[in-house]
Amino acid sequence: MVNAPTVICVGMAGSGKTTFMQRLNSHLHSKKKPPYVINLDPAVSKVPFGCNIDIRDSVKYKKVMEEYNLGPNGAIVTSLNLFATKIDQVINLVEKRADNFSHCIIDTPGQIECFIWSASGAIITEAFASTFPTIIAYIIDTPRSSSPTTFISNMLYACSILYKTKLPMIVVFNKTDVEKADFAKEWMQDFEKFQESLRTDPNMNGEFSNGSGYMSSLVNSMSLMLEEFYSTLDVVACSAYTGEGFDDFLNAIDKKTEEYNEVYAKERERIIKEKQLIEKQEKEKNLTHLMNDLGIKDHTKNIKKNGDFKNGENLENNNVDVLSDLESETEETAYEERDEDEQPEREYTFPTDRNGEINNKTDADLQARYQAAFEQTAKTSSSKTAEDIANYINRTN
Ligand SMILES: Nc1nc2c(ncn2[C@@H]2O[C@H](COP(=O)(O)OP(=O)(O)OP(=O)(O)O)[C@@H](O)[C@H]2O)c(=O)[nH]1
Repeated sequence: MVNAPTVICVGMAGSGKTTFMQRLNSHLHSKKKPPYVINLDPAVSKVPFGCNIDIRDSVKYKKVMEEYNLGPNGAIVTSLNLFATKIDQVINLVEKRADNFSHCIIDTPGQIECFIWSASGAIITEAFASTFPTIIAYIIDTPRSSSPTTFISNMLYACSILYKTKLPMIVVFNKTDVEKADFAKEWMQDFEKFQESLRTDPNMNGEFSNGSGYMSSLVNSMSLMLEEFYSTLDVVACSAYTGEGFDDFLNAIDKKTEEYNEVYAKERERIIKEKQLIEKQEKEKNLTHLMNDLGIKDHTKNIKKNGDFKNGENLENNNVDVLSDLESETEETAYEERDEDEQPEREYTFPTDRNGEINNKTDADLQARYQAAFEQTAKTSSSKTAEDIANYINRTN
């Protein structure tokens, strides 16, 4: 594991990720700790900072749109997919340069879901997390989160990202030059204060104060659930415009890097080992099924060190389980024979309209009615064939 932390900046569109990256880059340069910079937004027209790796050099977003006939978001996901196929090379490149930088910082597409919820986003994040201590910086537009309902939605999104990535997270309240983030910090520390703000929130239309309404109870229970989540977070207030709060952000990175090495790395190792064990057990199970199908009871005895089978041993064993046996066993339990007596009585759509039914009693009447109708038709018909048919029927009767 390389020691330089990787910071992946994510956030809602317009939260200020790119501006934040730009400021972080220049802040680190001013501290003589130049970062390694990666841009993963294929759709951006201009990147206001120098990049070491830029997705736009490998994938042409407009061409992807044209060639695959995609809309803007589909093209972002496809560009990321194409980039993810080369992630090994990217990691090798970054790893080679690891002695020359203190931090690796990554900008992601504005459409957060294109990165966080896509397979390629997960692959890229995983690839970095298995090589570097990786931290998620979730950027929030502070002035736009000053309403309790918007704030809670933003927090819920951050929470889902934390559970999806299972990586340490720093919540960054950006744009503090416009509005201070004290209200948000207070809400995260004091549930009573948050409830108080909900009560007076004009967006709630007094719903909360009279204790009714679906929104108020939803927001209430969500905020209770999020209390646990807040305890795992580091919160930083900063302004990408003025540079305020960036030292705090670097301190938070140091803290989270330690946390990553102590807690997350071990947890990740445990998860990976568990996954490998499950895969191994699955393989073993499939192998046992295969052996059973081949008629080899104890395959472990028949596997040589190089993995081959001893010639035909156990193959004559008559008492063998085959897949078909297994299937018939499961079939027995899966299907229960239907008891005809238990069938519900057939119901008629129109129980009173039973005239169309034929029963023995009316058979003769019906036959007579058919005959009369046919004769009438045959007589009125001018066709010779119809008359012939009528004669034939009369003869046979
Ligand atoms: N006042 C103020 N405005 C900011 C700050 N950071 C970013 N902005 C503005 O917010 C807007 C969006 O900033 P971007 O950096 O493009 O945001 P982004 O999240 O990268 O946007 P997308 O990638 O398009 O989703 C721009 O108009 C920025 O000038 C800040 O700290 N203070």
